[in-house]
Amino acid sequence: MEELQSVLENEGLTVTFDPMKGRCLIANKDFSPGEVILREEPYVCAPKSFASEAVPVCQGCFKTSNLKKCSACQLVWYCGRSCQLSDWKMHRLECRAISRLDMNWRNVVAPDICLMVKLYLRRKLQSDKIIPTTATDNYKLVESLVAHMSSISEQEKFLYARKAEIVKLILQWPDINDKQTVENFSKLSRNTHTITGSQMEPLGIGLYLVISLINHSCSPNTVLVFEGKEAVIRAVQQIQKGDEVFVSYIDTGAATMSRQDDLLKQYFFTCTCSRCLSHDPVHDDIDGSFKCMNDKCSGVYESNFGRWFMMDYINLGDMQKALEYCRLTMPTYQRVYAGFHPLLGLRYYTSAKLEWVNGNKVIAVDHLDKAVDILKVTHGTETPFMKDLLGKLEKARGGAPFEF
Ligand SMILES: C[S@@+](CC[C@H](N)C(=O)[O-])C[C@H]1O[C@@H](n2cnc3c(N)ncnc32)[C@H](O)[C@@H]1O
Repeated sequence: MEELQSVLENEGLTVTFDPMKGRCLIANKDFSPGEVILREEPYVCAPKSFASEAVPVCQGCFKTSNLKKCSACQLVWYCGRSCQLSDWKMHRLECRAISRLDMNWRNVVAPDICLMVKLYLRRKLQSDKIIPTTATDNYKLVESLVAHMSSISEQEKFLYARKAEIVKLILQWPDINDKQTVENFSKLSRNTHTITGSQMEPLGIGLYLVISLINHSCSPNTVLVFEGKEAVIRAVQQIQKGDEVFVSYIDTGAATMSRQDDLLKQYFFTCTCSRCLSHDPVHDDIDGSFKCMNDKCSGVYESNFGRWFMMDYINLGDMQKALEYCRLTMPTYQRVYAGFHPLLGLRYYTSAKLEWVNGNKVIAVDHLDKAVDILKVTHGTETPFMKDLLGKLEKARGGAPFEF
């Protein structure tokens, strides 16, 4: 812990302890919106799913195009030799373990099981000194993660016990302690993050040992985005020296009761952030605010249950109808994702594209401008996605012909 403290202090951060929240990450200096607070590679990570219909992801860099399968296990993908080589020490063991499974079984290994297998493989590789350990990259930090064993239900323990059997079957290490694996599954559930692409599409899951120190707020002062599988925490509000660093574990657009419910069920705490305490009804309820404005209609414009009419119409190629739905949902996005929120920035970007293809060039440029203003803070300016976006804005402003 002392070693970790001294590494973090160099980054302008410190770890403290709060009786209610446990460990907390505190800023030791001021951070402005858009400034990177932390960058971290995962201790272990796994693509979203190995199922054959899932979009394949490079296990080295999380790219999704021009991939080739590992010819031995037929399950893991790489974009090229350099990613394959960088993952080789881990994949050599993983490949051998997975290849023992029948092909039908291999395709259904869930990401959290895959993560657990890798957790044990990495522990072994580090204890055998095949992979080096550092203050921020060692199994001792996994041991200190919260598991909430006394709070989880018998049903959840039973589920983890079944998963522990599968881990044992894959690794075939007789000395694996089932009780510890059950506890580790609970740790994964409280501490892993969904790895997303530049447009916030889920690509996989990862365990980030320093980022796991960050507590939750429904009105967070930072945002978590990913560059490949590297996690980046950026300030989205002015953070003063001494302030706690917060990130959101859940969709901040959800209603207070639904947010509190989700946090209690998965993370075992009642949130006391300013939004939860004020229970601000104006800010509340993304679902309710997507209801059709016609009192006699029970329809919604967009719902959390996969009915995104705007996306449906984009996929059907009906851009006029897609724009109609985009315009209907925009006020809700502006309200529930106010400030520097990636989802608002991305919605402005989609709106700009739809306005552009429908011939409304002035609104399109204005919305592209708004998208860039937000995404520059949440995503920085150096990723290929942001460079492309900035290039488009420059061309659109100059009236040059370009494709969205
Ligand atoms: C990812 S960990 C965060 C770091 C944690 N405090 C620790 O000591 O390792 C998530 C856990 O931290 C605690 N936590 C996070 N945010 C909190 C908050 N706003 N209020 C109370 N507890 C919180 C909960 O116990 C939660 O399950």
